[in-house]
Amino acid sequence: MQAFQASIFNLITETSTHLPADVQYAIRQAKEKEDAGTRAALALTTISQNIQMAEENVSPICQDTGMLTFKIKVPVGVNQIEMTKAIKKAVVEATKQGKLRPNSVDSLTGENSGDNLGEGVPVIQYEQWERNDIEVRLILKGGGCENKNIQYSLPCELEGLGRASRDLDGIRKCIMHSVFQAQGQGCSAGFIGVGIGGDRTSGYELAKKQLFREVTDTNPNEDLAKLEDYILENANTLSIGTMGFGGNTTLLGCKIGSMHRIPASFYVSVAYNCWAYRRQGVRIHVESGEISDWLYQIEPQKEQAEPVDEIQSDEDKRQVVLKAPITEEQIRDLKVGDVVLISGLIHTGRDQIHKHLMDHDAPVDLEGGVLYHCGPVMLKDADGNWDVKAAGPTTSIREEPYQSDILKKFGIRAVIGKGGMGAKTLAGLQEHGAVYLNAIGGAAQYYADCITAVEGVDFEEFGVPEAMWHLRVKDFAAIVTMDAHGNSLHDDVEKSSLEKLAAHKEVVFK
Ligand SMILES: O=C(O)C[C@H](O)C(=O)O
Ligand code: SF4
Repeated sequence: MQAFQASIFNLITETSTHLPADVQYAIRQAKEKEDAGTRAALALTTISQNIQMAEENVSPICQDTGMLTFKIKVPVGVNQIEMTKAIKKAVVEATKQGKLRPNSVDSLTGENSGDNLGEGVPVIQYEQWERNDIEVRLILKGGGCENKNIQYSLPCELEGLGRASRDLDGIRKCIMHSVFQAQGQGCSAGFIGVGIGGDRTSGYELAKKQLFREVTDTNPNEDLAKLEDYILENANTLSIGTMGFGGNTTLLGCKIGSMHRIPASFYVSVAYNCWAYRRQGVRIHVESGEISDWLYQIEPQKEQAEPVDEIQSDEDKRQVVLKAPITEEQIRDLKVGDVVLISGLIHTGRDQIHKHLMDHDAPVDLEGGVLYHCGPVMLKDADGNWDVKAAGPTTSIREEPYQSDILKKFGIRAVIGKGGMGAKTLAGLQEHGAVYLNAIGGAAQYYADCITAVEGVDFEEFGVPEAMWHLRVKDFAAIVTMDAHGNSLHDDVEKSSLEKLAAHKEVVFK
């Protein structure tokens, strides 16, 4: 079992740090389709650079190493109890080595177990087969994209598309809508797995299972193959673009599976996966425990990504250097589209911190400060100092109920996150004089590289991702997507994409 455990450790490390060739290819193609100088091109360049950095550093592509789901096929007679024990040990080791973020949280107490183990996790599913080796597939699916999963119960009325009936065209409408409703919040451009039929549970299972297919494969069912092609082509007319910045690529892959249902139920379940589509698999010899094959092609990214700093966006026109603490005047001068380079001290804060700060004081002075929606991967080095292993933004919309109040209460001038925020925050930004800055979701190596020092941490008891880290940064690049004048790029993209969605109202599949 020692060798088997080492093989699983290698699988976890590879999955977290290296995107498979089919995924990288899809991202490269998307990059080629964007015009140089646009926000989408800038985002995709950062993403490509991040993929490369993760490979070189053997560190997580994205700081959210997600929910670990293992799908395993075993020959009859292999001891699954021992395998589970070895897998758990490998998970603990991968967490210790910073290949995984401690991501397992007790749902009742909020306590982070610190080692990625916990009630029901990691998810390990076994199936028997008649071969004499073991197959282990792993997917690391992050929370931001998981939150954009959606399940439709047909028939239904869909925003922009009207009635969706219990037929192939109704299914088409649901899938188109699923891409629209995700906007940029699941770190588009994304991949979707769709499950038609089943019940609520098995429908989602089927959807997630599709994410194990190769991006370039062809569905053996002719109708579904046609539907997959249709969705891929037409979802990209919505112009939501990478990170929801607008652009030519919104969806990178669509895989659809179907199963039987019961007469009263007709579900279409969609599993949305971000561009950081981390899945890998191995075949393992039963006797030796060694890996014999990798299931998804691994290919180092050959081309050198252009350095991001050299790109000037036509749409953006301006690049502004800001040093924290920031004044209200500096903030009021910014407008949607400006690229901002931040230096100085920034503070992380996500779900637990926002809730806490509503009725407590902050542990540090946040006046003129920058709040970063981020839950990093951190490791202590041999001298006991914290080292940042990965530190990209988290989805900001979760903080919508708190953000405006927190800004005003503590005098915060800039919030960095991804995916944008809602009307209450937009009004708060305008009233108080603050901006929302969109960083590139998933670019955890790229941003970790901008952090020059960890100056302290508060609320360590909330666990590594939820603690408040005080980070000194240099030239941390982000785009103003909500300014202090009531403008929101997110609102604009949502509105225009809804209009484009409505163009797909007419019946396509008869
Ligand atoms: O938890 C995180 O760090 C990010 C999360 O995956 C998200 O997309 O919001
Ligand atoms: S931050 Fe974005 S890239 Fe990372 S797991 Fe969340 S959705 Fe995926």
